[in-house]
Amino acid sequence: MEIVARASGLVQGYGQRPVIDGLDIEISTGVLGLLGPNGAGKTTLLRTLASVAPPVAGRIEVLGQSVESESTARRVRRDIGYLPQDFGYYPNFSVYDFVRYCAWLREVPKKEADAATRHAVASVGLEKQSKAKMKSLSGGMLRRAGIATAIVGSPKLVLLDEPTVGLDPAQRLEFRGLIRSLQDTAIVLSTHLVEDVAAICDDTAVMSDGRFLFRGVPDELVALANPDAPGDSALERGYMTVLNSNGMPVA
Ligand SMILES: Nc1ncnc2c1ncn2[C@@H]1O[C@H](COP(=O)(O)OP(=O)(O)OP(=O)(O)O)[C@@H](O)[C@H]1O
Repeated sequence: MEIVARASGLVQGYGQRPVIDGLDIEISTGVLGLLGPNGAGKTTLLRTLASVAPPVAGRIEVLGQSVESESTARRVRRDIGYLPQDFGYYPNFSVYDFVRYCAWLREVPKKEADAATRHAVASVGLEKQSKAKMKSLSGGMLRRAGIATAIVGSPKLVLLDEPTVGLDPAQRLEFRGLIRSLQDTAIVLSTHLVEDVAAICDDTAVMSDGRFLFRGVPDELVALANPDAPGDSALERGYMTVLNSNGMPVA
């Protein structure tokens, strides 16, 4: 597994209040599931790694290049795909045009952009809707179009903020298949669904109050499960055990 991105001493916040205060993270190829309660700082971390918001302090590297400042971030932005939780779109754009536009924003080279767009649209199973207007899509299709914008041009780092929200069970299964098919990519996926982590993640981080309480493979989280902890599966009990660890990192 290749390390695609790393951050050290990361500080991020809004106004005077730090939300993340001195976080270290290494992200390798494979799928990292970022779990944590509301307000844990998952979105803040993903936005910062995506270079949407420069960190207050600390160092971020993607593919060995530092991305703290706007000028340096531009060099690697092509290699970062980001799907925000509530992504904005132009309602009158077709699916194809919207994904193509996102390829352009990420500076996918012009001669590759059409093929990359077709590939991304096909990967999320929206070929038939390629000419449909974004405003005509169902919630699940819209989310798939969003995922296409994050993977167009095959970025090495893909950051997905709650990508399975609004998907029905069949669409969630399709989504998992899609994620598994992305080879040689480092994917960070924030979710509230422990079953998503069980199904597709190679690595897990549990975040609370802007820091990691746990980082390891899902089986290690299972091994930590207190049998009396709430949860319908061993992984859920492991997650709840870690969350109830009084804020003390347990792994
Ligand atoms: N734009 C903002 N201005 C001020 N505070 C913010 C802003 N965005 C987030 N916060 C605060 O930062 C903290 C972390 O929020 P963040 O959205 O990163 O958490 P999260 O783990 O993604 O939560 P959720 O699971 O609800 O999406 C919260 O206390 C939140 O209220």
